[in-house]
Amino acid sequence: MAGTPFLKMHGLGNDFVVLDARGHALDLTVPRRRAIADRRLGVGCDQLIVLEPPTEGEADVFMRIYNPDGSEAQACGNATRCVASVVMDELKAEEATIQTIAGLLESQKVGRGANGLPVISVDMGLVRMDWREIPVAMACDTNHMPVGLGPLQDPVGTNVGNPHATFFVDDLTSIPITELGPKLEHDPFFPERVNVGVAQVIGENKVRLSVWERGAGLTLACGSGACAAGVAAARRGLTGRKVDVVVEHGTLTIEWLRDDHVSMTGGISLAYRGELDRSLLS
Ligand SMILES: N[C@H](CCC[C@H](N)C(=O)O)C(=O)O
Repeated sequence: MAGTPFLKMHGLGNDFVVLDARGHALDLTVPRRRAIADRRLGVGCDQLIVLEPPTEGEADVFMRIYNPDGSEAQACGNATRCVASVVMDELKAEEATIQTIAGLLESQKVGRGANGLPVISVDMGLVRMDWREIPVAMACDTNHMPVGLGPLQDPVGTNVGNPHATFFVDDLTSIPITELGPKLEHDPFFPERVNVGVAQVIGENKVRLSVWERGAGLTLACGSGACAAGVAAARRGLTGRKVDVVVEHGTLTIEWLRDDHVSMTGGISLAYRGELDRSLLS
């Protein structure tokens, strides 16, 4: 009995199972979403991505984003590049518009990576910086938020469709992010929880970043987190408005545009094409 096909993709090591529900709806209950994303019980991924028919005329696809804990996220930068590449291949186009619950994202092919796959640039939309839009639980200057734990203090709050707190440190390797991340993720200061970014300026317009992701934990890369870190570094005057954000498996180029949108440019990878056994969706 045929299973459900999927693509196993990643953006700089932030990995995804991509399902296509455009031909037929998939009943992805929370337990099923968790099972697919589980690295022992299912396929395993940082986010489960589901392609659905767009509901806005100018969009080419609707991209739904689920964290491994089953929660739905408003943005996923690395997955957006992967999905954009899939759609551009289908349309034989150099650009694509991806619809998400946070809005429409314009993407374009800007080159080819060493792996032969496209390098994609995405306008991740308007950066929101008001405390109500992060959101946080009290009125504050989001460039210096009154929340922290141990060596992580005084973060910058940014919403890129999803909420981010970016902490700047002198030595990223000294931070126990797997210990501090979950506590900050669930701090009541963040009513919708938060993605916790830890950033170190390592050169002119260059930042190294590690992210404890909301609903996912420590990932190898976080596209929206890189957008948040790039904007935060510029807001703090630590870099210009165009920043290279370095992670273990590569670099994302982030630009805080004059219209307060933020763009992200980077590569993608296709690991394999697979098939979910029916039992995973039963
Ligand atoms: N965990 C995130 C969603 C995935 C973000 C990340 N994988 C990216 O590339 O932006 C959240 O709940 O907001």
